[in-house]
Amino acid sequence: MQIAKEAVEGGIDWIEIGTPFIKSEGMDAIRTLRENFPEHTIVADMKIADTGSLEVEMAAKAGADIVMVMATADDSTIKDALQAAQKYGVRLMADLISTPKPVQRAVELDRIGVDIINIHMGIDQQMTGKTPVDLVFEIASKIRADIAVAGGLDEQTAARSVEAGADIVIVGGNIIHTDNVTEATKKIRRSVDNPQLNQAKKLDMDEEMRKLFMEISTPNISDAMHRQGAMKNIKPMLNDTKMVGPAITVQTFEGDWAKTVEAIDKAKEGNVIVIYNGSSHIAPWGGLATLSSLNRGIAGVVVDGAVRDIEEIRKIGLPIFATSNVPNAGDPKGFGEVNALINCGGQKVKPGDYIIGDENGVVVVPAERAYEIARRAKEVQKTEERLFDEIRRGGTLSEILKLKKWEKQK
Ligand SMILES: O=C(CO)[C@H](O)[C@H](O)COP(=O)(O)O
Repeated sequence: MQIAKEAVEGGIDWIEIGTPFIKSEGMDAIRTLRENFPEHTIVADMKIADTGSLEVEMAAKAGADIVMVMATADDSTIKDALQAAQKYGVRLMADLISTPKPVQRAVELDRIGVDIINIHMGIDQQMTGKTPVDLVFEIASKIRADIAVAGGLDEQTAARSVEAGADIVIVGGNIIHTDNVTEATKKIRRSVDNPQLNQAKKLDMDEEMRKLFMEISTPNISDAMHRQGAMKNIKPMLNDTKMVGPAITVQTFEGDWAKTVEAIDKAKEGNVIVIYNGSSHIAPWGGLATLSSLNRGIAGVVVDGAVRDIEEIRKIGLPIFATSNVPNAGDPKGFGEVNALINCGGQKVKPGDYIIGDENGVVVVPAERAYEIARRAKEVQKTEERLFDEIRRGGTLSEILKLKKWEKQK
């Protein structure tokens, strides 16, 4: 309710009640919003898959103006839902989420008479880099129904959607998961009203992932990975430190620093050198290797083992993480391997896995899931920003989370 109020202040036209909210609170979610916002158009994202008529009737009677049906529902469900919508004076919106042939299905639904077609990439799909915007242009030229677009829209993608032909822009996370909902809404509003002013360069997936990893914390990432990925007993050697990059790995042994130093020359700019050494008494890494790494453009170093020359490491300022610090170094003997699969801080690390370190410690994100985890961790961060804001306003954490209500029931 509070978020809706702030979004209205920011200039939204319609209020969409999301599916998880409806599943949590039932039709009361719609009733309450209707009571509190009598003048606003209310969209009930029912994601109807069956019993079209019954579910449209429920939502319409609770106060919805627009009811969402799944585009993948059988035509019989769509037609029945449409009849109920006409009977109760509401509009039917069909959601193209996960539709195998979205353009063809949009045309069919338009012919059946659906009022609004929602070109939508779901939240889980967005995490893998899918966006609805490219489809808007293709579908807009083929149908008469109004076109809505949804799926991770921000100022830029909202503007691009309008320019491509969208009539309705649905924005969730980039409004509701912010610490200033009114301000976030105003920005989206401005961009929807003046789409030509929002032509920022679109980042490619690698650039976007790196930017996200720089913005989020290792706790955000650990949450997004369901508590997997954190290295054990690995601590930062610097305060206020941040490291992001793909791994180059080193397997080495107690008292031998040859391979760790060879890895500096093999690493590419932006790599994080991840070393398994296994000794907390003899350091395979120190100040000279740190300066050499800085000169090569290496993003940071993680050692499952000890490091030395802490004052020099601090002066050089390259992010270094290790289990301990000791004065002893070993010798260059030459055992071990560069770019083997290693175990570091209890985590498997292969070359190319993403390594993120900050004052909390280090997490490893498998290369094949790195983009998705960066996106999911950003969502965790946004949700936390909102929670921080609510605590600042005086709520307690357990009240805000409704902890008792959501504890596991026996
Ligand atoms: O229907 C939804 C999820 O299934 C969301 O309401 C929709 O995707 C908009 O939210 P976001 O902008 O966060 O994607």
